[in-house]
Amino acid sequence: MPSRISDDVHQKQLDLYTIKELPESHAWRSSLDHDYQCNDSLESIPVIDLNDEKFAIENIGHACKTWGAFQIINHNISQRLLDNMEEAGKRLFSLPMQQKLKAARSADGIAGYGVARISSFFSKLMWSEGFTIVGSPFDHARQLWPHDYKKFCDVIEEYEKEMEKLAGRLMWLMLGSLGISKDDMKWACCGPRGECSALQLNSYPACPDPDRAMGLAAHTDSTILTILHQNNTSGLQVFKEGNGWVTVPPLSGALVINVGDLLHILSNGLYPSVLHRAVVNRTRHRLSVAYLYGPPSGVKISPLSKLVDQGHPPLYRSVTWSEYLGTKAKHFDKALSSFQLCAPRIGFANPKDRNSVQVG
Ligand SMILES: C=C1C[C@]23C[C@H]1CC[C@H]2[C@@]12CCC[C@@](C)(C(=O)O1)[C@H]2[C@@H]3C(=O)O
Ligand SMILES: O=C(O)CCC(=O)C(=O)O
Ligand SMILES: [Fe+2]
Repeated sequence: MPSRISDDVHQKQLDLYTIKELPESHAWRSSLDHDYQCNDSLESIPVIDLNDEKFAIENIGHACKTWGAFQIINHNISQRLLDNMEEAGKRLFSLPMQQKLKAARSADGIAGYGVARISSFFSKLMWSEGFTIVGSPFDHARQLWPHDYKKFCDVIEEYEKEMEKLAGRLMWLMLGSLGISKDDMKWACCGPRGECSALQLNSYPACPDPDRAMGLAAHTDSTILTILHQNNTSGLQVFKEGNGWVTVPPLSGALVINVGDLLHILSNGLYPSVLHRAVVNRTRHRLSVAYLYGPPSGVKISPLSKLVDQGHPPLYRSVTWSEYLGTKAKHFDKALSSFQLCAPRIGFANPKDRNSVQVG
């Protein structure tokens, strides 16, 4: 599947809030298309209470192997901060289009306002808009609110600080259940982290024809792990082998954790990165905030030596975070398999098949 499509339709951000009928440019399928259906009758991702650390370690390991995702409660991020973050997102996306475009992401840049970065791989446009922050939000915030940027910056900075702490804690819990300790991964506990994570704000306006539209197309995150906060409107779905697409119901105050491609590599395929997407809604506006957690940029990521032996050869060659992001931007769903060393053993899903995405 997707090869990069480079025409300027992707640079054009329509004002989705005012459109009364789904334009052809945003129609991903006919309403009879059954591939799109999701299977919610069965089960969804586990909900894990971080207050009970012993239980948490066991349950997290199981969730990472079977789902690649789970929700957490009692994570110590205050409801006040989650509410403030949601409010900041709403303030941003409700600005007039010409104002938002002042902070537009540049053609080769990462940070700023615009359509999803993966849009260039699809012939149809997604029913969403995004704003990506790497490090300080200051420059863009000043363009958006020349006289009143401080409020936005303060919330973002506090959110990034708290998320970094939580992401570090989660990484050790996830690796802890594979028997990995801080001694096995020294780069992760020492030294400055610098700009090795990003904050992605996603807005999905109410959509006149949600069954034919797509909020955010199926993808895996390039991260070690992602912490996602969704407002009280559902839309996130994860793909599970055997179950198909499963909705992740919004739980007030809970956060969703996704296994990303770099943890897939570190764990030598034991924790497969989760394929997920966002669908849209006829009446409600949906907002999500993803904290994308990566390693310090110069560190080489490869399967952890404790997880490799004669019977379990390393499945991936080493790669840095910035090299991986570059490969993802160029090759999208082929990125992970392009770092693969040998064919996985029977029983492993082939990442190439797992990540294939259908359009149209
Ligand atoms: C740190 C990251 C991770 C990025 C790129 C960069 C900033 C924006 C992130 C996302 C967020 C939305 C899905 C994704 C697939 C996208 O299009 O932009 C992500 C991508 C990745 O996981 O590769
Ligand atoms: O909006 C969502 O629930 C998903 C967002 C997402 O996958 C991302 O930002 O990477
Ligand atoms: Fe994602």
